[in-house]
Amino acid sequence: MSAPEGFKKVSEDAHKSNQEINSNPYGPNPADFLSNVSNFQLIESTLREGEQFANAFFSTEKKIEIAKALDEFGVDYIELTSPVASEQSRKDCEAICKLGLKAKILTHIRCHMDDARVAVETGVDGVDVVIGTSQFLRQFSHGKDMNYIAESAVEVIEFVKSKGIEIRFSSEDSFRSDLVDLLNIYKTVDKIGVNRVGIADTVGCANPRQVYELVRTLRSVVHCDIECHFHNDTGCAIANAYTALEGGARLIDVSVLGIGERNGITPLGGLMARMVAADRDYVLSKYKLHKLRDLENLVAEAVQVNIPFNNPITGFCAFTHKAGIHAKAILANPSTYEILSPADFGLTRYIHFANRLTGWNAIKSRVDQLNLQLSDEQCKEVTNKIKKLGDVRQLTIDDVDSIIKDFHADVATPHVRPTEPVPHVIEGLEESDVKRSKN
Ligand SMILES: CC(=O)SCCNC(=O)CCNC(=O)[C@H](O)C(C)(C)COP(=O)(O)OP(=O)(O)OC[C@H]1O[C@@H](n2cnc3c(N)ncnc32)[C@H](O)[C@@H]1OP(=O)(O)O
Ligand SMILES: O=C(O)CCC(=O)C(=O)O
Ligand SMILES: [Mg+2]
Repeated sequence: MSAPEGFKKVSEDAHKSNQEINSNPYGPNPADFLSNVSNFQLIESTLREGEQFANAFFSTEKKIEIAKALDEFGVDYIELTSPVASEQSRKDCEAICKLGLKAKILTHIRCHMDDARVAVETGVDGVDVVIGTSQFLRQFSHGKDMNYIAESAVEVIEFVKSKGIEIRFSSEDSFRSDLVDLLNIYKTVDKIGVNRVGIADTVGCANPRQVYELVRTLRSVVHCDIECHFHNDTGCAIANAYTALEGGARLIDVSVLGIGERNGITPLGGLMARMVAADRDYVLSKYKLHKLRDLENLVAEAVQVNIPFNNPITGFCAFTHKAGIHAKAILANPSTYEILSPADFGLTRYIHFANRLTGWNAIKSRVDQLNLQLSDEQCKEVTNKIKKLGDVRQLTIDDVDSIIKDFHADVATPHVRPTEPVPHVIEGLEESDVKRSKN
């Protein structure tokens, strides 16, 4: 998506690097002893959780295209819809397994042998098993007690392990589950040996502090890796994911644009933004961030949504600076008002100068870009003219450029005022500005 009218691209080489501020801007992390902030992995679930998004229907070809794009981005795992969901879901799973992608392919099943038998025949590298452990889900979803859950978990896990592929066991609705029940089931599955256990905030009720506490507690109970899955019902999905990593989780479930059940889960792009701010070198060494925008466009088009204006990184104004105070500082050093560098994502920074909040420093920079010569005092004068027109209506770049060019012409050659009165005069504006404002 290109920048809207009225925006000016600021050349990268006109500014100092802002890399230094991106390498741990807040100093040492107090939770570094547990943290996996610099050692995390992504379970990319656009083709599983994302298929549960209301608008999603992925043809086989589209799934393959998305899987390849995710692989090129560098995700560690790609999670696919359960092969028991439908005949085509199973075939699609098999087809994606045959692509020979670098990412490991997982499928996601209920904690049931019927599902497990089908899953292990698809060619996946691993199986993600889930079962609800909260009282709500035990009563109204599957109706099983914790003893039954433990027995079926052991059976399914041992079966999947016997096939030599990865196995993850997750509790659904973990944050509304009884802590003793949770720790007991995790201990049980960890003892028989799983690659990962998962915590899922299925209803999006958790806050970062609760996440940190649960992950930390679990970290002290199991030996295997911890994976986390956060729904975004209360807008905490990125913060919860980050806090989970700080608490010792290693893997985070994400989907492109966060698509999933209801309003979805931790978005890939938003998590990347958070992680680049925390450990830029690690993220850049693993993931091809400049592919993010194309990946989001691919999925947005597939599920027929627009990329939100305020999306981290790829929202159309994510790297656009408007107010004069910001623009001046950005022109001196982008790190003043940017924690992320657009260049890391193959994107461009803009200064929005065609508005009444602009300042003379931004306008001077535009004057320079137009290869015109004006003194600082003259730039201030022309900025006032721009602001006056900006008080009347929304401006375009052309408006501003015309004002600058007319002003420049006036100061370069003596100005001759017309003798006839103009029909409307806006105080402080030249006649030429008034004419333009009426067009
Ligand atoms: C929080 C999550 O996102 S979990 C993942 C959700 N993913 C999916 O649901 C995948 C798509 N789902 C489907 O295609 C279907 O729901 C199927 C094929 C899985 C099951 O379909 P159906 O047999 O028609 O059952 P239905 O969907 O109505 O109900 C779910 C069934 O699974 C059982 N169940 C639910 N969760 C679990 C679980 N984690 N482990 C074992 N059984 C479970 C329920 O008890 C219910 O069984 P029932 O036959 O006794 O009613
Ligand atoms: O398998 C998991 O860990 C998560 C399942 C899920 O989508 C959820 O609980 O919201
Ligand atoms: Mg979910």
